[in-house]
Amino acid sequence: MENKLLQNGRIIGKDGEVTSADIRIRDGKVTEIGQALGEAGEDVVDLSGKLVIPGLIDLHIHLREPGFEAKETIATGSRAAARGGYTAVACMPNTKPVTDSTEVVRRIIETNEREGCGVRVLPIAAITRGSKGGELTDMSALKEAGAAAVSDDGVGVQSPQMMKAAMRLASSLDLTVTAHCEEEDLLVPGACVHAGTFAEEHGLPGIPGESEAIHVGRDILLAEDTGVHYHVCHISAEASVRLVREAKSRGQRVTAEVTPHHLLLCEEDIPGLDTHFKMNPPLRRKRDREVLVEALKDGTIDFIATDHAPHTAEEKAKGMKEAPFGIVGLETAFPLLYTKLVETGVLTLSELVEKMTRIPAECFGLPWGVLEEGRAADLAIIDLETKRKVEPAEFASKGKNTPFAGWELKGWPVMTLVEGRIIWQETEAKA
Ligand SMILES: NC(=O)N[C@@H](CC(=O)O)C(=O)O
Ligand SMILES: [Zn+2]
Ligand SMILES: [Zn+2]
Repeated sequence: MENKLLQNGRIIGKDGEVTSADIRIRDGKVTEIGQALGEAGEDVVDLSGKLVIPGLIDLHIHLREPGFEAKETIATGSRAAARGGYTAVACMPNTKPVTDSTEVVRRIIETNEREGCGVRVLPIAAITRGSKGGELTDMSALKEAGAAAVSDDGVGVQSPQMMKAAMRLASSLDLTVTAHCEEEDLLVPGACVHAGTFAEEHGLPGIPGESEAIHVGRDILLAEDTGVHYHVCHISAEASVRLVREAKSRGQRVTAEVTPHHLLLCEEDIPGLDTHFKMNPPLRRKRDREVLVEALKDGTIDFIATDHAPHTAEEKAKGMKEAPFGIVGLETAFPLLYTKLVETGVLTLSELVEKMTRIPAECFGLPWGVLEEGRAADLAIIDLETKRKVEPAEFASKGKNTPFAGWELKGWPVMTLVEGRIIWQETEAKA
């Protein structure tokens, strides 16, 4: 097991102030945090003033394995996660086959143990068989095999009857239902962007905000007397936020996540017919974006998840209507949010870090996400000074599909540790 002494780091204190500190790691755990700690036979790592935070936690990503290895594999996706400062990720079940059996859950865990770079990978299992909405999965067996939650992400569960049954079952097993909210009856064929100004200008069929909000509202009602922990995936519409806020004010066990792209972009930012701006849910109105930022700040939206959704360049070249939905996110999330929300004074550094570490961990009952004595030494080391451009060609992910190429950002991760072991480290010479 790992023994290390991390020297000259900077940590965020309980009051949010950044102070210098050394961190001692014994047997993969943080055992001491303090000033000028003496070395006692450990490997000494000089952090030369870099920020040390708990490893980031992303509870909504797509690793594509099994079945879509041209888009991403557990090896490349976990490497992308480590490069982004993530130490734990939860992967959605829209693989081939769908993660609706214990075999696939086990296979993901075993593949990660064998081929992953050391990031913790938590499989999310399907709610319904094949995510087809017709028949519930064996959630009890799936949980036993290691599923961290259930979701039919990629599609919404269309039948309220099915969703209610899923919630009852998930509740009895203490499994979180993490829902892709989309009412298909409100969709038109070929809908590819928000039903708003961009769609109108370009004569494209649009996806209305209500197709999301109607599921959020429906599910909140359905969840009410089941006691289930109901979680809203990639929340994007003002009305959805309003519904979550109302449910929380009544004390219902509802949580929500938001992506970096929905916090930073809206339909007005789509430069033209560029499929790197096509994702589900779509970039919505400026007003929606502003509401999401506010709701994240005030806690209505609990945490940030990237919805990392890699696709091949060939698939993304098919044009707005035909190309698949989705953009990558793991390798840009922290620098994007640090530069655009913390440096601009919208969130404090401490708020941003909590919404990417402690809060997601607590929402899903995971033991990570806090830097304190006694916890696993899952850490991200961040350089808050160096400015660098987003270079998709340098991504560890197979997916280069980002709308943020060329953005000049600060807050880049330089080292990631899981249980005290360095699983990734920036090696390039610094400019
Ligand atoms: N978000 C996306 O645009 N795409 C996701 C599916 C999903 O998260 O619903 C994908 O699997 O590609
Ligand atoms: Zn989804
Ligand atoms: Zn997703």
